[in-house]
Amino acid sequence: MTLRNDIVLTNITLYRSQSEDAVPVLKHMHLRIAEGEWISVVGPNGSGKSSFAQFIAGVIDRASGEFHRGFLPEIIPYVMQQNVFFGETPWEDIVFQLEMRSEEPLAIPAIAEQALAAVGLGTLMHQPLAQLSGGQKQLAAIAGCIAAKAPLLLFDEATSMLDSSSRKLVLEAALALHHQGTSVIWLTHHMEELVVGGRVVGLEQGNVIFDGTPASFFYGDYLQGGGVLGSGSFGGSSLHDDSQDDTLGGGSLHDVSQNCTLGDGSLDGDPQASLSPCELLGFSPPYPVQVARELIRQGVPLPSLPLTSAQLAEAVAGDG
Ligand SMILES: Nc1ncnc2c1ncn2[C@@H]1O[C@H](COP(=O)(O)OP(=O)(O)OP(=O)(O)O)[C@@H](O)[C@H]1O
Repeated sequence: MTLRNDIVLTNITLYRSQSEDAVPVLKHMHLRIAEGEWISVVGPNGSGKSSFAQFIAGVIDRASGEFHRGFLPEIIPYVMQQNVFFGETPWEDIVFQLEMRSEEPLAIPAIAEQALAAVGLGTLMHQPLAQLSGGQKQLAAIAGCIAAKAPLLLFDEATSMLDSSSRKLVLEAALALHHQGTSVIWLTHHMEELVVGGRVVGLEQGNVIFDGTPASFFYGDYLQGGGVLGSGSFGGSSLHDDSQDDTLGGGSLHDVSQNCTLGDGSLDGDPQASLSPCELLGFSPPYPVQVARELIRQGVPLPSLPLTSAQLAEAVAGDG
């Protein structure tokens, strides 16, 4: 199905340099992003995650292929590891941004106040940014995104320099926006963050080598009970989800995790026999996934594929 409002990348090859022998940083990328999705983009260092985000944001555009902007706004709020602020305080920064966007002057104070309160910075809004923690600065940047009322937010390893409690705050603020309908593209190295959204896109050397659910990303061939993961090649072609569009060319493998049933004797229980897409990209699955896989390997039937410790506890208790 082709929806006009979707963002669609068709055969995008992207270069960061103009030189004739430049190597593309994205290669023949096919991707469709529907409004309201949360897409986690993962891959090793240098795989092209930031280049992808910067292409979507319009920061780099030396590309061949077709780019249908769909619901992309003109200015896309972009939260990075270290953000540039234009004000001395969170309040000043947001007010400045709103003024730059020609927001109605009388409406600005209320918009800024609401946005800062939404991320829990209500009491710190007039504190100098220089005195805020890394997590609080990220929250200030997210408040700017809220104030922008943009339909899409880009997070480029926004939590990578934060401790776990600050990471949680930032993730929760982004999730709250997502639950109100905002689309999110979330670039990360943290495997546990992938469970937040419904879709993971895996990049390796500029190629999309995985596009599917977190469960299929972490469990791979363990899903054989319900489907076909592992029946084709991993590198080079794209694993993609049936729920995607009809233009994702080249993919031969389908994400079938939704249909999976475990404990029916049809699983390949040897973890060495087949690495999951997560491991093939060089990452370790989150601990609850590792435990579940070990249980399966030991022949313990699980009614579902847990991604979090709470889900693992449910699965082990038999009600997952
Ligand atoms: N400003 C730049 N100029 C030229 N090449 C660049 C630039 N930034 C990145 N690259 C190259 O583009 C390729 C993709 O890099 P990119 O930063 O998009 O990957 P990444 O997956 O985000 O990496 P990381 O996880 O380390 O941030 C790499 O080969 C990198 O060397």
